[in-house]
Amino acid sequence: MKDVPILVLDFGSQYTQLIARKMRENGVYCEIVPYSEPLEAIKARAPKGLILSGGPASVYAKDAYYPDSGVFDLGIPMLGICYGMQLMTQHFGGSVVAASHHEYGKAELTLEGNHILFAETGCGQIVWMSHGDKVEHLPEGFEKIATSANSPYAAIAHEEKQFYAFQFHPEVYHTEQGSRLLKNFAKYICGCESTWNMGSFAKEKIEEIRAKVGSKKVLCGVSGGVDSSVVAALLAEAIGDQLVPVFVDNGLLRANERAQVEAAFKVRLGVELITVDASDIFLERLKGITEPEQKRKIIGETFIEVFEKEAKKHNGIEFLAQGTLYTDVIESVSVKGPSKTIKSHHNVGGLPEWMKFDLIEPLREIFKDEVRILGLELGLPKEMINRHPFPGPGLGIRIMGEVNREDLEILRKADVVMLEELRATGYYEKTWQAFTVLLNVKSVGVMGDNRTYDNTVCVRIVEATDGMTATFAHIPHDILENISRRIINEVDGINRVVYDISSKPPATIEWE
Ligand SMILES: Nc1ncnc2c1ncn2[C@@H]1O[C@H](COP(=O)(O)OP(=O)(O)OP(=O)(O)O)[C@@H](O)[C@H]1O
Ligand SMILES: O=c1[nH]c(=O)c2[nH+]cn([C@@H]3O[C@H](COP(=O)(O)O)[C@@H](O)[C@H]3O)c2[nH]1
Ligand SMILES: NC(=O)CC[C@H](N)C(=O)O
Ligand SMILES: [Mg+2]
Repeated sequence: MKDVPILVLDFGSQYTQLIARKMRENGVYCEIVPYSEPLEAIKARAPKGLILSGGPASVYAKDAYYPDSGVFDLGIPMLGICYGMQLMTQHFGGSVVAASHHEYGKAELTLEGNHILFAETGCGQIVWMSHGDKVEHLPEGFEKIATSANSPYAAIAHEEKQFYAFQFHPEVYHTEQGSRLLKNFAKYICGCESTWNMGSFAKEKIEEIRAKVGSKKVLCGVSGGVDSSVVAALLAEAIGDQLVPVFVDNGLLRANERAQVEAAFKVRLGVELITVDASDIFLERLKGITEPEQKRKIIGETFIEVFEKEAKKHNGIEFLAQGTLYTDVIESVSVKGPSKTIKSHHNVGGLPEWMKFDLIEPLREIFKDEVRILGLELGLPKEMINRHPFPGPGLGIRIMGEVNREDLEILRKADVVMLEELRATGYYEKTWQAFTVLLNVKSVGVMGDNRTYDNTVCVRIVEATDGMTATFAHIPHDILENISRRIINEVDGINRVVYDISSKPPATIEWE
């Protein structure tokens, strides 16, 4: 097993992966394992430091999650975050109780002394809290190294053991100096050097792919999107013509998408792309289906069926490669800890049990913006890298309720108009993702003195870095006005356009 300088034990926080990612940004390779990882497996990775993540449970409750207690005796530095801090406290005989005041959001730190963990940060820094429990009494040997108005133990330390803990979340964006705090732990406490980068990641992945695939072939699902293009580039580098790239027309694509993808792939990757037209099968199976999760499962399953059928036409295909990212995984299934299912991404939670392929998913641990850096590293063109994400289930999850050909056409036309306006005003590049949704909500309008009773299109444009969180984009009103006017004038069947002003959380980016 490969050595990993910093290992995170995941107790189910939605933010766990951000810890790993912030560490990687600091040049320290970091991986996540479930909280229940056997002690021997942890030792085998020879980590220089362990991080205990946050989590939804309470350490004193019946359903609390405990790691192998041997992790506290490994003799290596440890950093507990929120639940991780509470766990450490309880393990060493301190007490954790339900707090009378829950603390969600911003807090200001007051430092006690000059701890090396806070090197180059400073007093009064803003941190982000998210907890309902609190440390009431510190265990022996621990002392506080920072406080906040509501948390007398905002940060604690046991110098002899080199155990540290934060009640706040250094991994989230809103903790101003969070990245620096994690770096300080890795650098000053664990003695890690900042030598890792996306170039070394690409090399490792290429080696791993070669070792796994041997002389077999790999079918790679490509969509023209960023993630699968990067995976295809990694595979092309690793195994050359043992790569069989397959693009599926599932009938849920945007206007002209198929032609664009075919053209882009030929020119840029120089590999022969196989296109399978499976639109009839997908649309037939979606008839009468309105429940979002059911739609997603049907689409996921049909993708695999199409891939397996295609694989039979070639000799020696044993693997399916997909551009699965961490975002797809964390929302679909409980990955490595006890987190909740939000929606089944077609390429993860939507995979059928009967699937025979062995999966190759080199991007499974990383985020979209990291993938973009990797893509540039691999020499992919900027237009391919900066393309907005487009989900595999496509327009199927952007038509509320049943999907049919007529509505697909309406939505395609609205989408073209919206994208034209965004591109013309430079807002395509300035935003993270933009699309239209057909709401299937009818309302009354008046056009040319006549009454209309037609459908509604929702415009959704968001800002994000990795898609884990997002805010609606503040698009100038005159641009929204043009989009609205043009959609209503140019798309038959639409008499109303609305703009989605919700953020994620509590909403999600897609509507289904
Ligand atoms: N039409 C398609 N044909 C073949 N494979 C697909 C198709 N759509 C999606 N996939 C597979 O599912 C994976 C996940 O889709 P997803 O949309 O998240 O990634 P992407 O399309 O590669 O990138 P982007 O997020 O930029 O759209 C893809 O990486 C690809 O392997
Ligand atoms: O390939 C995909 N298959 C899916 O099933 C899927 N569901 C959502 N998405 C994309 O993921 C990002 C986060 O979306 P949500 O906030 O809606 O979960 C956004 O970029 C979404 O477009 C998907 N991509
Ligand atoms: N974010 C967390 O780790 C929360 C820990 C614990 N569930 C609490 O509410 O205090
Ligand atoms: Mg896509």
